[in-house]
Amino acid sequence: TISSYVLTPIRIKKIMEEQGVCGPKSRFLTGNLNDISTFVSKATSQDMEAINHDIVGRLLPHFVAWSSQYGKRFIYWNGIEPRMCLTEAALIKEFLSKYSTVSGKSLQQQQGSKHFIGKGLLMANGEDWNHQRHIVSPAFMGEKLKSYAGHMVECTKEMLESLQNAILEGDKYEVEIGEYFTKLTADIISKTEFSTSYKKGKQIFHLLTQLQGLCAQATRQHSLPGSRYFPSTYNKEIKSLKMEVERLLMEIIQSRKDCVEIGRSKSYGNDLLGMLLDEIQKSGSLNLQLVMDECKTFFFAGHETTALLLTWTAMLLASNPSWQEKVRIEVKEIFNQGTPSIDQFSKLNVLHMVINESMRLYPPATLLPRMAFQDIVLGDLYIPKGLSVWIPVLAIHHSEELWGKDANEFNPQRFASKSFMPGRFIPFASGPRNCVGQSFAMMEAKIILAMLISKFSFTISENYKHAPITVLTIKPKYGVQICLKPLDP
Ligand code: HEM
Repeated sequence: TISSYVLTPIRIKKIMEEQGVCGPKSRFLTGNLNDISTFVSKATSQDMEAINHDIVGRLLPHFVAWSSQYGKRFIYWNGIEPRMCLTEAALIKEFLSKYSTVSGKSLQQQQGSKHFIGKGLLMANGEDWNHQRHIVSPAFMGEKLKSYAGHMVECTKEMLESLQNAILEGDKYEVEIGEYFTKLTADIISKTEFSTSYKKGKQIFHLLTQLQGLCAQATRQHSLPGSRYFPSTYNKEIKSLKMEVERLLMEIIQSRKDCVEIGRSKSYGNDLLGMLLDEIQKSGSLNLQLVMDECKTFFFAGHETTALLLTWTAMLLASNPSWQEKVRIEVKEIFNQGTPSIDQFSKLNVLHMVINESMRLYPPATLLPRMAFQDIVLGDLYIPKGLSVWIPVLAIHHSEELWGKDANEFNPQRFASKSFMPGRFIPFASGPRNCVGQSFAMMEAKIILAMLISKFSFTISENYKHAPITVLTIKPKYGVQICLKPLDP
């Protein structure tokens, strides 16, 4: 305890100060957490006056203040965890590509999420991560990836129908599109993971969302060492929800296992769960806790992120009619009125550029924290074991130095060129530990947006208030209200 709370922090601070990396004064145990929360609540206390993408000062005000005071590299304390801010694109690329096995998720990050995603891929480290990544990766590649497209199209059709009905039933054309996308991405991931048992899957994910909310509330209260072991109301509720989620998951898994064991079925199934069970079985004994943790991880990592990507893209297209029309023309040309095939979605270049620009301005994951598990030499920097490298994705994506004077403008054209400076566009992180579901998310976003745009035209409602906030991910505080107009079939 003395080592982690006192000696290691003092050692790390000294090593970094000797290299000229300083930062704000911190308090014992809480570090700079109170400063951050004061900065952020002040910056987000009011909505923005108009749709303006210059949001770094609003969402990362502490970054703006500290980087102007201490320079590009500075160190601050997330509770007892020291974090060094890194914004240099070349160093980010080197760090994420070369040191993925000797850096990873800190104990603090793992503790915060252990009840809802456990030891799944997102939170695993070292050899465990390597092993799990090998098991999981094949499920998101090639033909397997393409096999999920059917669910995506089917669920999107249902969403378009419910939008159509909402318009017919109401007397106006306004909808909060974020709600529809959240439900849609939850439906898609439930079908992809559990196909026939997807209704039970949805129930599990509903409980998991509640569990995640409770864990976030509990984390805010658990700044004192050991407090997570107290039998508080939060802890009791978390325990019982977690047990219920795992009971339901185990029911689905057990019935797949039984079918194989009694010979009723040759494989565990063609959905994500079936593939996971096959791969884990091939790699040795069937670790059921790991299967459950991966199922929860895919839902957590893939559902809200994709819904937010879609929501922000809809906001950008609704407020930039010329780009909306360009995408529509491209979709019409490529689909040519027929039923779209999965290969056609990959030809939607304009839509691809728009999605990239949306993720540049509003990256669903705003920060990437990675802890060094051994001493690392990165360019001219010596990073001691125990220091977390904190990559502020949002600030990098909005940097005028990296993107030019129009860094805060919506300009998808900048993505027409295929060559980028590595390390400056990292919505899915990069290197061996990048997002394993990246191609899944891009395929899903293209299918949904292409189908939406060929059915409706849309404008931003006068009721929309631009107020991005961050709660792990960047969210529109009041949702995104758009006015839909059905297009002629
Ligand atoms: C727009 C949508 C998405 C965005 C922006 C996104 C972003 C990211 C980022 C930034 C990471 C790295 C996190 C870190 O290491 O701290 C990550 C990891 C991960 N993502 Fe995604 N993600 C998206 C969709 C998905 C989907 C659809 C899935 C699965 C169905 C998924 C599954 C994962 C998993 C399992 C990891 C951990 C990978 C590893 O550590 O090896 N993500 N994602």
